[in-house]
Amino acid sequence: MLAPDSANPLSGLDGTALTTLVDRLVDHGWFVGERFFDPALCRALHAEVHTLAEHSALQAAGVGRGEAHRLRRDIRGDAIHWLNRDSQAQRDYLALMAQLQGQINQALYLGLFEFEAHFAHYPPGSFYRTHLDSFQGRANRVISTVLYLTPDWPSDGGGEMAIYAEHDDTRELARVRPEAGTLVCFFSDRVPHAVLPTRYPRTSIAGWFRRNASLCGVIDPAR
Ligand SMILES: O=C(O)CCC(=O)C(=O)O
Ligand SMILES: [Fe+2]
Repeated sequence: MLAPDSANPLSGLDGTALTTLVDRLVDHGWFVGERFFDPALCRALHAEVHTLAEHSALQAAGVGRGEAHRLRRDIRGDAIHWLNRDSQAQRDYLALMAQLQGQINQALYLGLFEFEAHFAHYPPGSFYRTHLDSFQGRANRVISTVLYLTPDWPSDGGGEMAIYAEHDDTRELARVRPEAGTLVCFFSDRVPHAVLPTRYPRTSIAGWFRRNASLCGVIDPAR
């Protein structure tokens, strides 16, 4: 028997929600959408990151790229696994993000051409200090996205994403509960943000739409 349409992630993202997302990006530089992703797809992705964590298949995340990459538990405490299209859930998620990429390109002419994403698992006690995801002029990461995967996030769970003002990273604009299905989307070089200390295992997929930027004649590598 075929599943009903509402349970099929390939029926696509909601058109009205996509329009709101683009409008919020233009007006504020960031967007938060609750229940943005199908619960069944979030459950499948949550099961996958949970299994990866149980099998110690996640790697400690660092800061800096290439040669400058370092483990800094005082800055970020998550463990990650880059998406590689290994499962149907990953392929469904990536298809929806491709739809989002098309929508953003059509509305904002950003020339986004690639998407990279990793599962993230924050164990209790971990956090990610305030940062930008890319720096102006070096901005091959243009739009950041985070989809949360833990269902029924407890009210005392902590682990919110704090969003700060563009030129004042002490002025908090929003606090986002990392509840399954919520999507956060923002300009990578403009929106300082942090993960506040979590009290429960916290799971997500962080992703970046990229534009190709060549640095000194060298094509900027992913990651
Ligand atoms: O999980 C989050 O809420 C944000 C993660 C983040 O800022 C990052 O991975 O760069
Ligand atoms: Fe970030």
